[in-house]
Amino acid sequence: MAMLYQAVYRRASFMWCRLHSTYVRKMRYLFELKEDDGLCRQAQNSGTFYLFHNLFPFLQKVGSKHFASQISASELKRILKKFKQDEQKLEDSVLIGCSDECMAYFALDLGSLEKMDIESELKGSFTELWKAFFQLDGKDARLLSLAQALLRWHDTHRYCSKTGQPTRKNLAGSKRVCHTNEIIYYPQMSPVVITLVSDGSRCLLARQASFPQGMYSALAGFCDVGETLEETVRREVAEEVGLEVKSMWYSASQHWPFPNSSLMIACHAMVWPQQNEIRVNKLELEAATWFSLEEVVEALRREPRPLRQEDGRFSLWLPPKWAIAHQLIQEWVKQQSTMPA
Ligand SMILES: NC(=O)c1ccc[n+]([C@@H]2O[C@H](COP(=O)([O-])OP(=O)(O)OC[C@H]3O[C@@H](n4cnc5c(N)ncnc54)[C@H](O)[C@@H]3O)[C@@H](O)[C@H]2O)c1
Ligand SMILES: [Mg+2]
Repeated sequence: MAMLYQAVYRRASFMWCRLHSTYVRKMRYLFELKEDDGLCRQAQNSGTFYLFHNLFPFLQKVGSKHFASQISASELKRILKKFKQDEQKLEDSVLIGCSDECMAYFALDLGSLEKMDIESELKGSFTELWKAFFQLDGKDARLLSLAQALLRWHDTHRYCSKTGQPTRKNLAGSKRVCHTNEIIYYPQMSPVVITLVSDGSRCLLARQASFPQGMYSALAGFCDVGETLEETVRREVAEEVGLEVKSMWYSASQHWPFPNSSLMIACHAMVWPQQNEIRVNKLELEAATWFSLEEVVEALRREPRPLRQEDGRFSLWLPPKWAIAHQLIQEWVKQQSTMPA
């Protein structure tokens, strides 16, 4: 029966391949994997895995470049066997995407094994995501950020907050269920607005004390319960730098894994040029300053890392290319150069 089902499924998938765009086919396939544990189990046995150890992703290095390694299901089974683990451990993994050919990608945390044993077996290292983030390309960074967020959520939602009973994840990891009362829990992320404020000729960048030396970014803040995005933008700008927003518009969004899972919603905002005196909220920020177009253009040309000048101060540098703050800054630069003089 199972073989007949597989044959029918393969035939149906083949028809899908012929009839639909790659994107639609991938989204439909991922949807089915989330809904159907049997299908997801098959996908786990032929998919590839991104490994983690207590939420640190496994990376390999070629020259000075880091990349996220994909391990095949058969290689993973070999490793599990070598370290005396049950093959069933594959089912602890979470689905994080698929290739254009519908080969599923999973993430699995091997925190119960000895870290150094796996590192020497696979010739790489488990690295703190925050440190790895600046060295990875955009695609790897996106996948690892989603994977870490999902693994963290499962690790911290093992019990039902109403009954105290254990919850069980579906195979894909898109939800957990408390079987005592059938409450379903879905992975969560917090909405955050990130706003690049301009007074017409300059843009406002700020830094928290925890940022690396010299790095400035746009203003960011979590949405409060009950707020619209527009209200969060206005409140955060008022709270953090003491300015009143005149107008704002949405740009784009991005998933962000730090400190937990956030949906970064990026906006531009204008303040009145006559009322642009910054009053920094020192409980939130170390500094906030207006920067000219020239200063920002020069900083965009620099490598995203601390650079000490001769006078001992650090040069301005900006978040890396694939961070949404970088995109907002690039957009602002473009707007400035297309504005009438
Ligand atoms: N992707 C990017 O380009 C980029 C750039 C800058 C900041 N960020 C991210 O934006 C996020 C928010 O920025 P912020 O720290 O200035 O926010 P913030 O200004 O709202 O200040 C953080 C404080 O908000 C409170 N808070 C309210 N709801 C919270 C929640 N759901 N989770 C955690 N804290 C909550 C806490 O007291 C916390 O200390 C951070 O996670 C930061 O990493 C991303
Ligand atoms: Mg903030």
